[in-house]
Amino acid sequence: MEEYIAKVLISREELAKRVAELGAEITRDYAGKNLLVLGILKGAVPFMSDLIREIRLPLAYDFMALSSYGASTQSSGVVRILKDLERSVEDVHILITEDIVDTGLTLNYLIANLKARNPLSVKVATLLDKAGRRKVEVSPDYNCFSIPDEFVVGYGLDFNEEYRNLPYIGVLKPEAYKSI
Ligand SMILES: O=P(O)(O)OC[C@H]1O[C@H](OP(=O)(O)OP(=O)(O)O)[C@H](O)[C@@H]1O
Ligand SMILES: Nc1nc2[nH]cnc2c(=O)[nH]1
Repeated sequence: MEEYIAKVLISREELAKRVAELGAEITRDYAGKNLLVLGILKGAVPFMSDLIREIRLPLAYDFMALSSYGASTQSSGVVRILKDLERSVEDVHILITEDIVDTGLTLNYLIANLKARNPLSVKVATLLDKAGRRKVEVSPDYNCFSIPDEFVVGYGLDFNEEYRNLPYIGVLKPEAYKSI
């Protein structure tokens, strides 16, 4: 797997340090609040799993799985819910966790969908932000790293479902794209 990594963009140590910082910030901001951390499958899993252990507060967590309606409709931002939350959210502050915000279309849809369920609040924590690629205006409340427009893998991010288990964020060699 690692033979196809051209360079490490964010090391394991940098990830751990930044996720711990973010956890401390969230701990301060949500003290005394009923917190639901929401993981968006599948990419957010490693980030969310590390982040919740840096949040020193009582919390619940749940997952949603989303899928865009395919390449042709992606730009419309229409998203299908493949797996929904287990319960109503009227009594909780929702913190969405994402691996990456790219065009912003997924989050734009998700935030509107969740707000319609009348939670106490909806905020977003992302591991990576590719702000240069936005198609809609959406900005995460918490961001670990802003990155340029480069395709990255690892720590939850995949290429063709592979590389999610790399402990760092890396950039693929061109050969990787030919290997499938
Ligand atoms: O800002 P956007 O352009 O909407 O892109 C961001 C979304 O795309 C990725 O999910 P993906 O559909 O690849 O699913 P995955 O998490 O299962 O890999 C990522 O996890 C975000 O949910
Ligand atoms: N794996 C992966 N998915 C993405 N979705 C949007 N940008 C990226 C990226 O750089 N890597």
